[in-house]
Amino acid sequence: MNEAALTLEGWYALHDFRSLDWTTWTAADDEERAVALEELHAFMQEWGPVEEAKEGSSAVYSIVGQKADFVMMFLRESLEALNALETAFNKIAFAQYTTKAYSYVSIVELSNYAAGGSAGDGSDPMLNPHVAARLKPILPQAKHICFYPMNKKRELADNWYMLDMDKRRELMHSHGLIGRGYAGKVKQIITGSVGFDDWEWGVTLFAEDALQFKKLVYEMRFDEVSARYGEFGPFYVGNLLTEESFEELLKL
Ligand code: VOV
Repeated sequence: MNEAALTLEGWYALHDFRSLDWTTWTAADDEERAVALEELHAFMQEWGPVEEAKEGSSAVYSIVGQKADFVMMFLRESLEALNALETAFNKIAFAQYTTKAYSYVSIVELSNYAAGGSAGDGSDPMLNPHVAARLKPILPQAKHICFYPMNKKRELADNWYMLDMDKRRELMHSHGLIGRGYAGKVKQIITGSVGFDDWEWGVTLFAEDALQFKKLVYEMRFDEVSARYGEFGPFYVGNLLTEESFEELLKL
């Protein structure tokens, strides 16, 4: 049997995409809208203490284009915690003015391709602060987000899962070099979703300059891992929402 890469997992992730139902929102009266906004405010106010307790991180972005109107990205310690969050959102009055657009369930993942293939020295990797910070990342609240799911191909001629470990490590090394060229411009969070959702990974990118998403993703298309083995789902791109800018967006 071919050798699987060893993976380390951190926080569970939910990307919860919603659309606004402008018909019901505009038809509601001022009082109903005020209640909805108040409950949205209370819902979002709970995110800060969770982050301070290092039990997760949250962010909300508007989505440009018609695939969705906004995404709430949640990182939490368990699937139960994510489930509780989506249910809590569904119960607030504001949710009645939204529809579900898309969602993605995954878990923050690091593989050992970059670690020279060693399984480590037996010590708890979470004791390494660099590893811990990558597995339990605080979402950077950058101006822009880009999310898409992806697979590695399993076709007869091009099957990622049939490549031996050395070849995969070599290819991932090249991938990492391109990525490193974007240090300080794009932050990536790779989440694994085999067994959780319809694709194998979720790719979440954050940047102050949205153009850097295009530059990075385009450059990677020429790299063998992406050119030969990458298969990509729908792309979602958007802009950071704060509580204030979210209210502004909803103002009539
Ligand atoms: C922003 C830059 C950036 C950087 C620095 C970077 C580096 C690295 C390293 C060093 C490693 C391996 C170790 C680990 O950390 O797991 C990875 C891993 C991974 N990547 Fe990556 N990646 C980036 C960015 C980046 C992008 C933009 C994409 C999407 C690809 C594209 O064509 O659209 C991607 C995908 C992945 C995936 C799916 C994995 C897991 C593959 C697996 O088989 O396990 N990634 N990635």
